[in-house]
Amino acid sequence: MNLKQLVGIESAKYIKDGMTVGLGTGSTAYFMVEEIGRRMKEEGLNIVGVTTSHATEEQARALGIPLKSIDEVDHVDITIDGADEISADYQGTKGGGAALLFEKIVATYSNENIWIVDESKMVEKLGAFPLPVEVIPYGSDQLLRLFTKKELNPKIRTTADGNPLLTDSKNYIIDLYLKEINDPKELATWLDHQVGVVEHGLFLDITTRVIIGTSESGVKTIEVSR
Ligand SMILES: O=C[C@H](O)[C@H](O)[C@H](O)COP(=O)(O)O
Repeated sequence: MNLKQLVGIESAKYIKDGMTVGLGTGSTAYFMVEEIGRRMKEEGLNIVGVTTSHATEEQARALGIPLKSIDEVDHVDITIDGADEISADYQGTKGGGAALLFEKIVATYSNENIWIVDESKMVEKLGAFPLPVEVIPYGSDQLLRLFTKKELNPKIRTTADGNPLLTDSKNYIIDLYLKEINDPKELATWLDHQVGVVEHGLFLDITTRVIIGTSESGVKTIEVSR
């Protein structure tokens, strides 16, 4: 079993009957969603899912997981999602798969946020992985210029045919190639205030539990007090 599968299956153990569960996006969250499907079928687990992307919605529907939109639920009991990087103080970056906007909305309304990663995602400081910023297409060249002026090394994310990639909300992604983020809170606040920025991939003070797959000792679970 690979490490992503290992943590995906482990994380599903926190899901109890009757819960509303935020279903993350990506190659790690994929295994958690599959495990929920298996538990529903084999153990009669009964939950409602709130998806964080069209891709996860498609997977969940195929497995027969009952779904509600984020606006139809009062709150989400637990959200399980992957991450691109997690720092030593358990701040994270997400959006490598361009799903950051819905992921952050669902995470915001969740009582618990579990992140599932293989050990390669654990870093001292954030920033080696490009930081995604979701922007509306109108005025996006101006934002690119602004980010360049601020020495944030921006690059618009494109598809294989060279066109800008469109998110589920039909926005663009600008990736910032920063190498190291010294003050994630300062950068997050600055990005939050730029016109045309819809959301960014800095997920700060959000996770409550991190489940790490390690090749040496299997699963390692860390409770994060907030
Ligand atoms: O936009 C994508 C999400 O934030 C993913 O959860 C993140 O990129 C991690 O994905 P993966 O588990 O495939 O590395």
